[in-house]
Amino acid sequence: MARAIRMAIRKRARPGGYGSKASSSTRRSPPSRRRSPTPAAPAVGVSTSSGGCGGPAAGRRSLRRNPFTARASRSQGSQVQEAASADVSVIYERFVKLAKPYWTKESNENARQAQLMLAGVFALTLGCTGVSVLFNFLGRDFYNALAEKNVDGFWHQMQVYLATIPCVIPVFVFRDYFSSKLQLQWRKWMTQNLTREYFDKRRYYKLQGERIVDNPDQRLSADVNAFTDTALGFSLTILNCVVDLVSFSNILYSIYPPLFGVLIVYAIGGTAISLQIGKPLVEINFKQEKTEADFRYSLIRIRDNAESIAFFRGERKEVEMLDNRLQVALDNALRGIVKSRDLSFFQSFYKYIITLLPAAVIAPLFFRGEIEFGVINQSSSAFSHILTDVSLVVFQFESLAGFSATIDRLGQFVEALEESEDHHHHHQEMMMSEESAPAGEKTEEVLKPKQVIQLRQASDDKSHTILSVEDLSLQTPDGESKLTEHLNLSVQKGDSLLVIGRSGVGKTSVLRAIAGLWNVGEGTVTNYRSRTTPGGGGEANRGREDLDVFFLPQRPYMVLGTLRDQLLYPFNDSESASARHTDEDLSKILQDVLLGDLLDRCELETEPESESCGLDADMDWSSCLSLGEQQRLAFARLLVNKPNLAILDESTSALDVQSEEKMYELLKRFGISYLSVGHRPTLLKYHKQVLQLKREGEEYSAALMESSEMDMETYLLSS
Ligand SMILES: Nc1ncnc2c1ncn2[C@@H]1O[C@H](COP(=O)(O)OP(=O)(O)OP(=O)(O)O)[C@@H](O)[C@H]1O
Repeated sequence: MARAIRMAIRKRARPGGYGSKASSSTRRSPPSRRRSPTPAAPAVGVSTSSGGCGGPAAGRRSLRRNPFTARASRSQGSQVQEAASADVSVIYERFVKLAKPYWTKESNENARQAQLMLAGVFALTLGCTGVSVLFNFLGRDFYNALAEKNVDGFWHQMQVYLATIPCVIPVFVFRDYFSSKLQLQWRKWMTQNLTREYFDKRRYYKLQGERIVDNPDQRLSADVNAFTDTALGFSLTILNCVVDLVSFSNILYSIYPPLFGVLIVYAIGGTAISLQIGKPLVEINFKQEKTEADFRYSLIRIRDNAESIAFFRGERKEVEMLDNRLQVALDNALRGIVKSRDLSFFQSFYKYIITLLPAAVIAPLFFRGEIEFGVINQSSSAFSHILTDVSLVVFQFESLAGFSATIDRLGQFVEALEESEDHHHHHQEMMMSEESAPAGEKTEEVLKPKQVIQLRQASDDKSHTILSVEDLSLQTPDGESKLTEHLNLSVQKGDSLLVIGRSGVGKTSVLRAIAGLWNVGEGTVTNYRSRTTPGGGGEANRGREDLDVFFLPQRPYMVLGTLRDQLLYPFNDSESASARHTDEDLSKILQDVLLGDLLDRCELETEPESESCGLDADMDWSSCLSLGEQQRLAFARLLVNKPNLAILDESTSALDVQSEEKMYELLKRFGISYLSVGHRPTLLKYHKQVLQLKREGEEYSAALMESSEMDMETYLLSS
């Protein structure tokens, strides 16, 4: 064999690693956007019932709500810093960055429609304020008639009031209906866009590996939902506040100007004090999110590892660990409740202490006969509206603190995606596109060629090479450890290469570098694309380019879905995939991998009562198949995809010797070249060549030999 696999041994200084960023986590309380659709009833004297934007009623809701019990976050929590960013300019920048794309045509083709809907919601919000003003005047006339003992006037006002209600209710209801609908559309758009970004260029793997942000799943689900809901809610609240303020300031100012001035000074002072008292809530919200995430994640891990825990009889330890995590979450929640209590004290004093002021100031004017009785109620109501408008921060402090944390979390996520894009320029992005590059081998410069492994794709060369690895010096992603030095290898059509070496020597890591998952180091990996795409050609094969090489990882991955989905993955959603593979083909492959009996399995569906069987059976395959069966199913998937080269990472470790032999026979029958990683001596006979990776201290080496020359016994004893 002329193909040489060489590995020079050379010592190198350890390079600096990529720093990993920790991020913050939080939870928020939604704003009190939705107000009661019922117009405020006329109230005597010191009424506080008709709040402005959010209203004292909304303030009450904020006070009542316990932000520390409502939402737990899904998935792993971990790299979470203990404090939130409270820098207003950073929060504002992040807010604009997150909110703007949906409303601009450049990024959203339906932006016009969204803008129109928003305009409609704004108009309805203005309508709601109009209704409040109308009821303010109705209330005045009603009480005037009552005070004057004007029976006819009283009944007339009653009729007007009753007649008005059905006319105004639709305004409130449709405002809420359309704003909810708009929020849903915004959420859908934003989630889908972020999800695509997240999956694009394998960013999900990078973010997970480098732990740049915690809980991306939670950010994509709960945080986007909270962001769109709160952003829309607050913008309506602010609009409402401004209009409300203008309308009611006029009323109050015309009745008694000094009262208006006192109110403004009072609100400014109140805002400053509540900021001071409530400030720690921002950080507590962050921490709460993380601790809830940790607790929830431990529960998910127990579900995923139920069998192992049961075998270990690890229940006590698990309960203890859950108790600990719960305790951390509850301790923090308690801190939040204490802070909320302090804030509530202040908010309540703030709200109630001033409610008597308009009556106290206006009543003497009434006693002197300068104003009518109804004006007392009118001024109290106007006063209450304005108080709520100018006290937005006081009454909504908890919501605002939560919202700023949401903005931080999503902003960090988007920034992490962008950062991952930059890293990507150092590797995968630098893979050249076959369309744009000249014929034959194509390449592209990387930004820092000395630190990054180049991935290239090239057209099939005459020597039928499928994969070549040149001068590969690989490091772990953190740059802390070296794994290979100047490794060279190539795989050609019909080859079968077994990579062996002690546990932890870096076998799987070499496969990661070949797949482009790890790119820290030097060297070049070239994948030679065959001219005839495997499994047929034409439109149906678009998007299959990457599958010239197919990886079977150490742990089989069972997707959620039917048996057919397992086999067609990763093209299970594509119609063309189903068109290429008939049910007969798939059943035949299942029988080949000794899984024909799976076709007899049925899943009982409760609604409607029916059964789905065979390829349509939808089960939790990872828990209802043995590990060996899952490995065979992974082989079936490989045969369905029929790549040029299969890279198998201990993919038969759970199989009996006969089944293992059958799997390798099938690879040969399907004409698939393969590179395996494994420890089992039985693997030797299925491979023509063996590559042994070694590390002794800082010395790295690799030895290539024909499998017939390999002394497995000596190897096993030495390792
Ligand atoms: N994400 C990571 N970051 C840093 N180091 C890692 C990471 N993943 C693995 N390593 C380290 O890289 C080294 C090589 O790991 P690798 O999985 O390639 O070993 P292996 O030879 O395949 O081992 P085994 O035969 O036990 O599967 C190990 O020392 C491991 O601890």
